[in-house]
Amino acid sequence: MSADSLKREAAARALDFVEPGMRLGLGTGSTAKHFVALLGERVRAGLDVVGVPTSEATRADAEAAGIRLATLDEVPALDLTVDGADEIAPDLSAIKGGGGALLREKIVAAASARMIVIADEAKWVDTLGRFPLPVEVVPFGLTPTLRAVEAAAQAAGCPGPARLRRTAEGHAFVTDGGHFILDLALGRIADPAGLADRLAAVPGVVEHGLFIGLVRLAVIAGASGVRIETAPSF
Ligand SMILES: O=C(CO)[C@H](O)[C@H](O)COP(=O)(O)O
Repeated sequence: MSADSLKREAAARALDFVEPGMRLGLGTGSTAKHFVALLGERVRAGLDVVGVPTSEATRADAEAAGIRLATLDEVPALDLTVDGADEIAPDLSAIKGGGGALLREKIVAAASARMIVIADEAKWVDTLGRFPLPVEVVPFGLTPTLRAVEAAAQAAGCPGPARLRRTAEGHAFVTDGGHFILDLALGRIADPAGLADRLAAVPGVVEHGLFIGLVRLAVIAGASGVRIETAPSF
């Protein structure tokens, strides 16, 4: 089965957690895109939910699917967010931001009572870090911020180079919030919480892609089927 089929299976299973009247955070990326499309089918069949998108791309998809949308200012507390991930570990800590939407994704997740991650089996890892960690930074002072981000990783025991994310045309990738992204190649993050604290303390860092203590349940689709991984208190 292709990775894309697995992503769709995970997205379909996550629909079981959606109830009428829910206020939903809608994630970003190819797996979340399947969820939005499948949710749209339910909405067109009569399901009443309201969604808060985590990116302009998801906003467009959700609008096209007929899902009623709101902003976090209109609906500040959400019941559930369903989103993809780049990596997820057994304690349900995760790396996100491969699609560049980590800032809005984290704000929406933090405003949600529960967050579900949907992913294909390849995203399930013993230890986070093989996927380069996205760090969203303001364009002003990029070079000292990049150096400080590398120093923070070194101090956290996982040194690695930070690279400015670029588009296929070679321009700096710009997020929906007008920021840049540094991708931090670490290999193995032994202490994600320690690294998160150090990155958050760097002036110029807007947000990082470590999601710690936010994910309550993961739907993982693999060749042998779909399984549910839970964190305590889901
Ligand atoms: O964090 C994200 C976007 O910022 C995505 O959820 C993550 O990159 C996974 O994407 P995909 O579902 O396409 O594999």
